[in-house]
Amino acid sequence: MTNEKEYDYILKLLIVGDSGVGKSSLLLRFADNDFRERYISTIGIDFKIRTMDIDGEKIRVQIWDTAGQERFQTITKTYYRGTNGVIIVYDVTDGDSFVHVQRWLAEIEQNCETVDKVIVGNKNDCPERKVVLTEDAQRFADLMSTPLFETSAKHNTNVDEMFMDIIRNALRTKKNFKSRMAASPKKAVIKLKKPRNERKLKRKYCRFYFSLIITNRYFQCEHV
Ligand SMILES: Nc1nc2c(ncn2[C@@H]2O[C@H](COP(=O)(O)OP(=O)(O)OP(=O)(O)O)[C@@H](O)[C@H]2O)c(=O)[nH]1
Repeated sequence: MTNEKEYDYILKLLIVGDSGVGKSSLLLRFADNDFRERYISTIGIDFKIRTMDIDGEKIRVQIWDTAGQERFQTITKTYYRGTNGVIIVYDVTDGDSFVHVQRWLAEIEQNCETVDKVIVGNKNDCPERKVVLTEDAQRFADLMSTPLFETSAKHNTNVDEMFMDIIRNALRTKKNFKSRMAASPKKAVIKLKKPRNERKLKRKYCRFYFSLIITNRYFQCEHV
């Protein structure tokens, strides 16, 4: 038995995105620094835990890897509860998976109140197959006020940077919430939710803008 505290904060992250975009591969790279060429589709949900030191504090991070396949959607939806951060992954070589980011964002909005997010364009290691342009993805991410990272789980590019960014942001949000709660519990609860109209308007505007850039480019390049 030890008196040493196991951790100062615990964070829960969720990885979502279409099937095959590389969610499990990103987690495997971050947690075990490994990569597998063979594709074994996730059944339901899987998770890994990493404990790390951030600015002298011990942070335990649970990272939940969801199955991208449609048939598991009802199960994976239940895992949004208590989530501090969501990683939304698309494949830069697959236009449809980028188009679907909008759908994942809507699902997050339906299931989470305050949550940090990051949009991730994975498989950024074969320029000749890349169809989702960085400029378009960046424009969309800016519009959604969400950071964007282009990664390669295969080549281990930007993977640690992406995970550390969402972990630091989620940690900051958790600490802010905790201190607001300590100062004024009622106020902190009220501040949780943005006014519905503002959320709706932003969503509407983003959908319109997104469909303009996407339908013009990605649906065409996917289906012509
Ligand atoms: N070139 C390349 N291939 C990758 C990369 N990441 C994953 N892959 C490959 O893409 C395939 C699917 O990867 P997974 O990590 O299983 O995808 P997933 O999103 O977890 O899939 P589901 O479990 O079905 O939701 C595998 O064959 C991987 O080897 C990457 O960064 N670059």
